[in-house]
Amino acid sequence: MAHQNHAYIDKSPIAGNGLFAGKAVPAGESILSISRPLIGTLNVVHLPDTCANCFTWTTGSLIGSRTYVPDGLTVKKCAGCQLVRYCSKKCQKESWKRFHKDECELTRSMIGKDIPTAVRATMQILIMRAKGLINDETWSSILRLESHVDDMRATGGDRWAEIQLMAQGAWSFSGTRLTFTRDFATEMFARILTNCLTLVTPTFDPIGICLDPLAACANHSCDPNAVVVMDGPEMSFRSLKSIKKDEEIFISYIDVTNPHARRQHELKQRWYFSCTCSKCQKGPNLREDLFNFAPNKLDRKFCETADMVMKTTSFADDPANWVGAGPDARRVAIIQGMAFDQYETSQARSDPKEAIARLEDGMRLCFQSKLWPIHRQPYASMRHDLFVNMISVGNYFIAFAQGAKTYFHIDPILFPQPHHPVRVVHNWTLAMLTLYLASEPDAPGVKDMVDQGIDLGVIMYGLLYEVISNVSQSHGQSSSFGMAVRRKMEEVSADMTGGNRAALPAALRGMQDRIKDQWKLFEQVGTWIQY
Ligand SMILES: C[S@@+](CC[C@H](N)C(=O)[O-])C[C@H]1O[C@@H](n2cnc3c(N)ncnc32)[C@H](O)[C@@H]1O
Repeated sequence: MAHQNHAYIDKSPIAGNGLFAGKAVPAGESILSISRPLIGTLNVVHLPDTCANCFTWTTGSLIGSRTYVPDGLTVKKCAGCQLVRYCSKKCQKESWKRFHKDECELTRSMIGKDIPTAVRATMQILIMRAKGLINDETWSSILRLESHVDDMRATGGDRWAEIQLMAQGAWSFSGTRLTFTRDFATEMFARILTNCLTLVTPTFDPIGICLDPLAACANHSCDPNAVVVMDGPEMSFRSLKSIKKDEEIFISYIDVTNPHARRQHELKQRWYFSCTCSKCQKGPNLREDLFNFAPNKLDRKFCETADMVMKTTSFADDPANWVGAGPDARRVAIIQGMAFDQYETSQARSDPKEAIARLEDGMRLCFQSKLWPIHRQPYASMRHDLFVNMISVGNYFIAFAQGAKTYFHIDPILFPQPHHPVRVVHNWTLAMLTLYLASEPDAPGVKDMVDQGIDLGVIMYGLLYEVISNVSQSHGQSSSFGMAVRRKMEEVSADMTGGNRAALPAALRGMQDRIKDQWKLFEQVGTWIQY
């Protein structure tokens, strides 16, 4: 748990403890880097394809998420537990020494059981402490973290019953019944739920959860000044804006591009607080909330749909969908509920074709009701997920056209900083898709684009140039993602010059003007599709 640290913990004026900047940091720099969180637990679906030590995901899309993973890398099962896998002997040895020797046998009993990630993370922390692998100082810092166990108990109902059941499972499976009480294990499980961050790849694909006592002190804002970026096991807090010395560091726990009511609801449900950040103080009146017109202007056909759906769903009464009081606002809340429902259902589908069907239904609803500006959620997120799923099924032209819409009309609004890591990763995937299309003249749609004067090579170069200009701020110069971007740029440059470096200045002459001309055509591609 080595820390490269320009951050410290102190009492927060907002809530309990918080994380503060130990020095002034300009936008796009690392404030805190943790070489490995105390606990990192892979989701069950990622146990077969991700290294349990360095968290390298080996089966992501070749367009985008896997481009920084060494060619041909695979993971092999631990011969003992047959559950976790490693990408190398080195990773296996490191993991064994650090912790796996103490959990291997216990882990074996979990084969074939779909044990939730938070339960396995709780087991890990209980085993590590029981075996003396967490020292007293770190243990105290974990125990100081907010657990909200009393709030969870007070909520009662099925949710509390489920929490108790899961905690009981972690307690029993960890073999620590003689070391800790059942109540202690329940509180630890609650603490995991409250303090875990999502374990992600450098391209923000979620692969598990992690807990680190220092990182867990960061409070939330819907207008955060920092973002967590991961590079294998390394976790960095990077500034989105300039941060003054002793200013509190805020990250986002949720998707802050969502409307006000949905953000508040999610934070209340999972973290038991009402957000009072500068954005939330302005109420449901910001860009995230605004529809194209007032609820009383909703098209008659959609009023009828809403009235029908009202009979069988509780969308109108769900606080996350709240739009306003009165029958017109309730109808719009229902249409919004339907759109979020399609989006959430699509995310639960592992088959990309099924996900696409849901996303298209949801997007059609947003488009045909005319309520949604292009950047409003969940329309914007559905478009991005459609882009990703279209790549999965090999429908590259539709993905490219959707990517163009996101690039021009959505990301600059939702992620205003050009170095926002999510925006940089979106641009990278689009660049890699363009590179692929440029090499496939017979792929559907490519000939039409060429006929319209589109030069995919120039568009790809422009996108890659944008990524490389921002990657040291978004991910860090020496991150594996940053290095992959630079390697790709070198490959592309070598292709342009037949490997003759000296010819590069000539090859790039006039490139900026060509990019400028191509950008108009590129933007047009987004209009080739209906929604
Ligand atoms: C991951 S912890 C953050 C550290 C926490 N302040 C502590 O002292 O342990 C998450 C909890 O902090 C509190 N919290 C975080 N951000 C907050 C905010 N913007 N307003 C109010 N409470 C917040 C909530 O209780 C939330 O469940």
